[in-house]
Amino acid sequence: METTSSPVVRAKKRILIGATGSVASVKIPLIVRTLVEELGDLIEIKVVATNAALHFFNPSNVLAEVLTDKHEWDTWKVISDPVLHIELRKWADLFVICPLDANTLAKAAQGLCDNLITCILRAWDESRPVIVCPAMNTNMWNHKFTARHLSILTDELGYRVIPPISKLLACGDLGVGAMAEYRTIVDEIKKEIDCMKSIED
Ligand SMILES: CC(C)(CO)[C@@H](O)C(=O)NCCC(=O)N/C=C\S
Repeated sequence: METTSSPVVRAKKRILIGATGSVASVKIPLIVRTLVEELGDLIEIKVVATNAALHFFNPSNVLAEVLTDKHEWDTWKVISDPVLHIELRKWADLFVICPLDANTLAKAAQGLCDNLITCILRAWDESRPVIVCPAMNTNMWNHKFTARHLSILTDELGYRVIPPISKLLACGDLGVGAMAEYRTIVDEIKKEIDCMKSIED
C-alpha cells in the first residue's frame, strides 16, 4: 500500500517579547505589528511587560497578548495553580527584551527575580536564545556597571546584545543610549527564526 508521508507541519516559533522601563518601550506596538506583518504565519507572539514599561505603551495597542505582574498574581491563588513565569519559560522558543532598561540589566546579571520578566530569565532554559536591546540615558550607559553587567549576560549566560545607538534622547541628552532601530531588532529576530528552522530541517 502506498503511504504518502505528509509534510511535517512545523509548529510556529514562539517569541516572547519583554518590555521594561525605558521610554523606548513606546516602540513595542510598532515592533509587534511589524513582526505580525512580516512573520505572522511562522510565529506566535506574547509580550511580557514590567509595571514601569506600562507607562510607555497601552497594551490595547499591541497586536499580541500582553502579560504583566498582575497576571502572575491574578492567576496564582493556591498551590495547584499554574505559575505564569514557569509556563512562559516553557512556552517560549526565543526571548527578546526590547528595551532592556538599566534596572532589569542589573537584576538579570545578579539573578534577582522580583517580577514576571526577571523570574522568566531566572528560570530560563540556556539552550534557548535570549536577545536583549539595552536602552537607557547616556549617563547610565556610560556607568561602569553597564559593561560589567552586560559581560555577565553575554559571557556567562550566552545572551545576544543588540547595542544601543546614538540619538537625541527623549530627555534631551545627545549620545549613546537609544534602543536600536525597530528594523534592526526585527531583522535579528528573523535571522534567529531562520536559524531555528534550518536546525530543524
Ligand atoms: C524613545 C526613543 C526610541 C525615541 O527615538 C529613543 O529616545 C530611545 O530609545 N530612548 C531610550 C533611552 C532612554 O531610555 N532614555 C531615558 C532617559 S533620556
